Amino acid sequence: MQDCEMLVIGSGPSGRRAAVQSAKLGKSVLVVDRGRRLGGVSVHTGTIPSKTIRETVLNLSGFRERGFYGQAYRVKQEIAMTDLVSRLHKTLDHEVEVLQHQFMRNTVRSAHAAARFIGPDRVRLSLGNGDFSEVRFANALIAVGTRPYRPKNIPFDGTRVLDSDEILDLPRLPRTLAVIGGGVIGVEYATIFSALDVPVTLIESRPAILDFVDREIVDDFVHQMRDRGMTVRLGCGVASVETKGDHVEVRMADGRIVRAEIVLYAAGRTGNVDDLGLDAVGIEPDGRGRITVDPRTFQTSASNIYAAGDIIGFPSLASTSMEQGRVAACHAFGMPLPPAPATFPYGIYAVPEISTVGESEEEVRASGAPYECGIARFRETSRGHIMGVNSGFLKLIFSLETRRLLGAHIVGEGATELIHIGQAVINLGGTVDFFVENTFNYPTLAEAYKIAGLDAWNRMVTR
Ligand SMILES: Cc1cc2nc3c(=O)[nH]c(=O)nc-3n(C[C@H](O)[C@H](O)[C@H](O)COP(=O)(O)OP(=O)(O)OC[C@H]3O[C@@H](n4cnc5c(N)ncnc54)[C@H](O)[C@@H]3O)c2cc1C
Ligand SMILES: NC(=O)c1ccc[n+]([C@@H]2O[C@H](COP(=O)([O-])OP(=O)(O)OC[C@H]3O[C@@H](n4cnc5c(N)ncnc54)[C@H](O)[C@@H]3O)[C@@H](O)[C@H]2O)c1
Repeated sequence: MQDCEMLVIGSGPSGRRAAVQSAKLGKSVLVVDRGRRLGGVSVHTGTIPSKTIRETVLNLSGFRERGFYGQAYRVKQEIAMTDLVSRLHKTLDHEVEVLQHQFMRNTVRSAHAAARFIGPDRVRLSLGNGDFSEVRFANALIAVGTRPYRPKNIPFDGTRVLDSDEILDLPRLPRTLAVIGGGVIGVEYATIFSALDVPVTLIESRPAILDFVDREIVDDFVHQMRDRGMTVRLGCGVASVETKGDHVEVRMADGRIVRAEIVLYAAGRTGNVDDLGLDAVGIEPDGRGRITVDPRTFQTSASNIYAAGDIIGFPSLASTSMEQGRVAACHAFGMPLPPAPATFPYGIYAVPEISTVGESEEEVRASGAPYECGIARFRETSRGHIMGVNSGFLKLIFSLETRRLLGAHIVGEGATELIHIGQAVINLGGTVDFFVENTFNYPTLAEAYKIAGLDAWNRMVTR
């Protein structure tokens, strides 16, 4: 039997950060993961693969340059799935190597095994080679993540009807693609394939997509998708999905039919709790396999067992998962941290990117507090001209009472990087005056903050 002060189940972003943090505090750490390689969903099927494919698509298609050279412009004329996958494998190998090295130099032990609780301080490991062993732990972190939700009525077959794990194994680019689910995963893959000129239909049962994002941003995004030929079907659920010879037929609840060579079903995820033995430690997951924790400490109902990452539900991001793992480890070893800032950025790596931090205009309006907005369009910045960017904008929302920045929302090139300026100003309590008084590098897309700040300020001073 092995002993450890911190047992981490799952090597995704939350597990990895918790493991390294515990080791930095001088504790003995064991990470177990049942996956073939370390890294979790984030490295192998989620964040890194989708972002690598996106980057490759944008580079090889010349998509970013089409503003200058026209819609027919291509860097590589014939783009095949192998072009996307070869870069993907290199990136993943590098990610895994960096992670292994990080564990090695911090003396974090790892094991290829599936863990199952058998008591309040004990797990049973089913090792990759068919053997079993037991581990006694002082503290444990459940960082087991989620898998694609696969409802019974969808005929997943791994070739024509796929989930978001399987889409990475496509042997060739689809001739046509239907994506069911207008959440972040659906929107990212739909727009990535559309950037390759694959005809794409995006189907979302709710009347709008991405309902946590400022409406003005989403409206512009939907307009951009439709403008480049994507079909976006909102407000109608799927009645059935049926494979018919060389295509799949998606029958909508209103009787309309969408035909496509490949269907990607991306409508939610479910927690990996089935074989975890949670009953042995008195933890009860909800219907979607999520575990409830104390949001400050990440303790479950068993005080020495923590949970972090996607298994605890919203916001289910690699970025937030990492922080949760670190905070949990600090708490476990008596190093409590101040509460995390209320706002964190959300990056949606669609084509174009969306990123958002703080309150949306809808939220500010609902609060009843007076506010003013400032807008800057990227095509009105010199950097935008130079880059040939002809779409995208930044929207800032300020309180009229305190002048403070309440929200920053971006659709367009560089959104996921640019958002951090807004995040810093919001979390440091900055006001519109920061943007008005400070000089920004020129020409940059970041200059949009200056322009949007001035736009709001002009209206604020004349009130
Ligand atoms: C397609 C896609 C794109 C995404 N893009 C982004 C993005 O751009 N930015 C972002 O911030 N987030 C993104 N996410 C979300 C991000 O990937 C997750 O939030 C993150 O991976 C969650 O991390 P985690 O710590 O919960 O562990 P996960 O990454 O979910 O890993 C969990 C690990 O636990 C292991 N495990 C499960 N059960 C057991 C067991 N019983 N014993 C041992 N091991 C077990 C699994 O094998 C797995 O390796 C994306 C997700 C998807 C699916
Ligand atoms: N860039 C990022 O940060 C990023 C990228 C991808 C995924 N993620 C994370 O992964 C998680 C899961 O993403 P997701 O997109 O699978 O789930 P989701 O729950 O966010 O979205 C699923 C969408 O599918 C719709 N839907 C459900 N059933 C449907 C049906 N039968 N027909 C049509 N539409 C239907 C829902 O209304 C919803 O809009 C997210 O919570 C997100 O945090 C993050």
